[in-house]
Amino acid sequence: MNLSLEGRTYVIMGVANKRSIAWGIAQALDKAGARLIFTYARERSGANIKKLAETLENKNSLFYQCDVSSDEDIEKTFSAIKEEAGVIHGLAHCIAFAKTEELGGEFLDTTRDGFLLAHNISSYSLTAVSKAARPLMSEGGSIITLTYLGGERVVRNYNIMGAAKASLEASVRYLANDLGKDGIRVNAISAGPIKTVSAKGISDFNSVIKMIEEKSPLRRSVDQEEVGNTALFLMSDLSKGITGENIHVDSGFHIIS
Ligand SMILES: CCCCCCc1ccc(Oc2ccc(Oc3cccc(O)n3)cc2)c(O)c1
Repeated sequence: MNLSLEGRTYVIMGVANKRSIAWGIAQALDKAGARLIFTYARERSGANIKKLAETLENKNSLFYQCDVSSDEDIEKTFSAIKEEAGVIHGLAHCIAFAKTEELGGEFLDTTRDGFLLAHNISSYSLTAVSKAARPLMSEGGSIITLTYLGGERVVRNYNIMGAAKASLEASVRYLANDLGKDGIRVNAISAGPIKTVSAKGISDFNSVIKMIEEKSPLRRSVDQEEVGNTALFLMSDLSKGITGENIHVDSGFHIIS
């Protein structure tokens, strides 16, 4: 029983660049011996990932463009993955989006289409990709997604993304219940604030990092590597008894009122 992922294949969705949390997850799984399959939405991310993948220990990565707002695209992507890789042993869902104008100001000003967009991309997509990946996980597996404290309680400016993350975290529990009988576990990692391209969309993000460094039990912010290591734990056999869980990798900040 160990942390090795030798001989196993994982799909990682949502690497944008080298600062992405998804890239921290990729590096941790690669070091443990995993073969990785990357999916990306935008061409530019694809170009970045192919360059980054050359720095991995395992040089057998695969790459697919996948727009998770399209059921057809998800279907196409996972049947292509089934063709090329056959069995996969897990999936890291690192995808979210909300309109920047709704990531600040009053929650009351959320629009109907802004609400639906945020929930479509940031929450429903986990259910959609889990359904498409299930047939490929014939040897069991581990699905992880990324969430944030703003889904559990009010964090100024997080607004509509908080509602979407609450939906995502509930989805983790219901998916865990459905997939447990197939030997597939479903968990979330609640990461503390990290300076990524996504974080740029949130008003006054820098003041939150400063507050974490002053108030969190560990008196510092976390980084992509620490989240990657917890992802490795959740993908490995060491977490075989854990499903439907939300692990906070946030310097302990969530315990502070
Ligand atoms: C006020 C909260 C401060 C800490 C926020 C930590 C965090 C950072 C980034 C997170 O991921 C996203 C992903 C997409 C997203 O929507 C965006 C991002 C950039 C541009 C844009 O138009 N939308 C906002 C946050 C996230 O869910 C949580």
